[in-house]
Amino acid sequence: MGQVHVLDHPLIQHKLTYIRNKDTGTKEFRALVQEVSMLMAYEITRNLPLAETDVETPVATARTKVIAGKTLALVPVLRAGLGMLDGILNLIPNAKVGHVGLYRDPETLKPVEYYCKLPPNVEERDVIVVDPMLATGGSASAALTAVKARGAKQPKLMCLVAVPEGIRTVQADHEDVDIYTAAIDEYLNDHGYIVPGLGDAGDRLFGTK
Ligand SMILES: O=P(O)(O)OC[C@H]1O[C@H](OP(=O)(O)OP(=O)(O)O)[C@H](O)[C@@H]1O
Ligand SMILES: O=c1cc[nH]c(=O)[nH]1
Ligand SMILES: [Mg+2]
Repeated sequence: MGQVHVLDHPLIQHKLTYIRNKDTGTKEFRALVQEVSMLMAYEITRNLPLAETDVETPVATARTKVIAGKTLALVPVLRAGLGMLDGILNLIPNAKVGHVGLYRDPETLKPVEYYCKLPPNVEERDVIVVDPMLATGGSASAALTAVKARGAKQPKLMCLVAVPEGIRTVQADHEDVDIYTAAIDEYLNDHGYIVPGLGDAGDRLFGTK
């Protein structure tokens, strides 16, 4: 069974409070989501494997370390996952980026896939699927299925706010996947929105409501 990590760094929790606030406007919301995403990426990459290398300093040869293997792949789930991408890229600028396009049908709450494009050699990369909201879990589970179908091995899932129902769905469908979230909220309302949550992440990021 994959693990669930709640990233409780004080800066993440502080910024998430302002992200949740209904009076936070689009510009500030976007900036805060990026800042939190960068901080979360710092935590998620803590255990990346390292390889030894030599570097010539102005003084001598240093035996030192670099991240091993192929650069990792970030896979934001369109649209709202895009809001987290630049924050992570600030920290890992050479990451490859794939995209999975999904929207949640407002009636059935089931995900509808409309796009998928991943970097080459995805089977050799650490893959992080990125979506701020883990609600019913249908979208995250479908995104994980899509990246695995194209070769990704044991991808990670990064979100801002999850609910227990969504976590259960992902764990049932993908027992190898570790979930990283800044918060686990209470429940889903009748429209499938996370309570208390932060509202509609895509609409708040892109000003579409
Ligand atoms: O866990 P679920 O119940 O599947 O819900 C979560 C999904 O809902 C939101 O996307 P939405 O469908 O609103 O599309 P958007 O990102 O394009 O706004 C969110 O970004 C997730 O992808
Ligand atoms: O609370 C929710 C649930 C799904 N998608 C969102 O953007 N917000
Ligand atoms: Mg979505």
